[in-house]
Amino acid sequence: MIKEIEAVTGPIAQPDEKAALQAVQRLNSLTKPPGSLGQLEALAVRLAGISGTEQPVYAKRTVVVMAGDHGVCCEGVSAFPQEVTMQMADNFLSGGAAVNVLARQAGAEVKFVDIGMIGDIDHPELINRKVKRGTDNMAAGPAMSREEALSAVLAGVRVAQEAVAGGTEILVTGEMGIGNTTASAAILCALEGLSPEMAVGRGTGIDNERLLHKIAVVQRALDVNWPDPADPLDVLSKVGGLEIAALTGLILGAAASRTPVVLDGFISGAAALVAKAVAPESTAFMIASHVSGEQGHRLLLKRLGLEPLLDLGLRLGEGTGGVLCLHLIDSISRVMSEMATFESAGVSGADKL
Ligand SMILES: Cc1cc2ncn([C@H]3O[C@H](COP(=O)(O)O)[C@@H](O)[C@H]3O)c2cc1C
Ligand SMILES: O=C(O)c1cccnc1
Repeated sequence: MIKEIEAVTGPIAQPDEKAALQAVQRLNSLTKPPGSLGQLEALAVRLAGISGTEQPVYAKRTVVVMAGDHGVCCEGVSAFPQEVTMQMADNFLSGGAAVNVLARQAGAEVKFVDIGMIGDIDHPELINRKVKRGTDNMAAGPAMSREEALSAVLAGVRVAQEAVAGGTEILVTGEMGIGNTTASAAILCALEGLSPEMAVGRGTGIDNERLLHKIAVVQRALDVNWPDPADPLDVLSKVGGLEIAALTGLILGAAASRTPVVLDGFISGAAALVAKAVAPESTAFMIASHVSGEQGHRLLLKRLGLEPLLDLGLRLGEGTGGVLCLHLIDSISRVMSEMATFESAGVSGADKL
């Protein structure tokens, strides 16, 4: 493994079992039948283990939107033209994208990072970490070089470290990049040995004819590049994307600093799959916010070993599902700190048989 990545993954520790156990005990002491808050209880236990405290509260939350362009767009794999990535960048920076609205409601800050857009945007809040002006067409050759993929991963790690140093207590993954469901599907095929038919979905809403074409394009990308499933950086560079690589770094950086990282949809999931291939222990720090409407996402989450909290048929990306999930995290935090216990409320416990 590359030494710069090893330096990041080396410190990734196991969750704190003692804090997790304390959370279980607290949940069982609250005035409700044991386990009756379902997946929210499992969430509370996982968060306690990640943060190393029985009742973590996440005051400062940040959604990071990594933006990059995709050379494979020239194959006609999206319902929208490539220039939408740049146009949406303006929209994110002026607060008008869906994730801006949902983040305001959830009290989260949006950080927008140019990791690989074709053009340049001049805005004081844009974080410029451009590695390359869009990937090359993966159906004709590698999307980028190994060095570029590594640079994008390390840029993502740095964004996570800077956010944590700035007080962020929980991170949400977001992305913007027309064509990135194609790259994500190719990563899923390359790492998990799935057929493109199983991994490719409709992205922004392509019709049946274009879907068949997109499947063929992913197959061609795999045939042309032969990405090595045992080498995650090879997969990222040949059939990945700059924003996907940066999200892989963000996730690894979060795990290394014991910061929970809330995964959004299919593209974030592909980045997480690469993070898992690099450092399997990093999955302990990931929260799967939702299962998206994109074909292949449910399967992807199974491969990550994560249970999604929401199933709303979202298929937008940007970090929208991740930010929505912050409300659930707040809910279980309040349950942990505000609910009465059987003892404090004088409520009888379960009958002993
Ligand atoms: C206006 C608009 C806003 C978006 N926000 C996120 N995406 C989402 O759609 C893109 C992936 O779909 P595909 O692979 O089919 O291009 C990504 O940019 C993703 O973030 C958007 C797409 C559009 C058109
Ligand atoms: O699952 C997602 O995140 C997704 C699906 C379709 C388009 N953009 C994003």
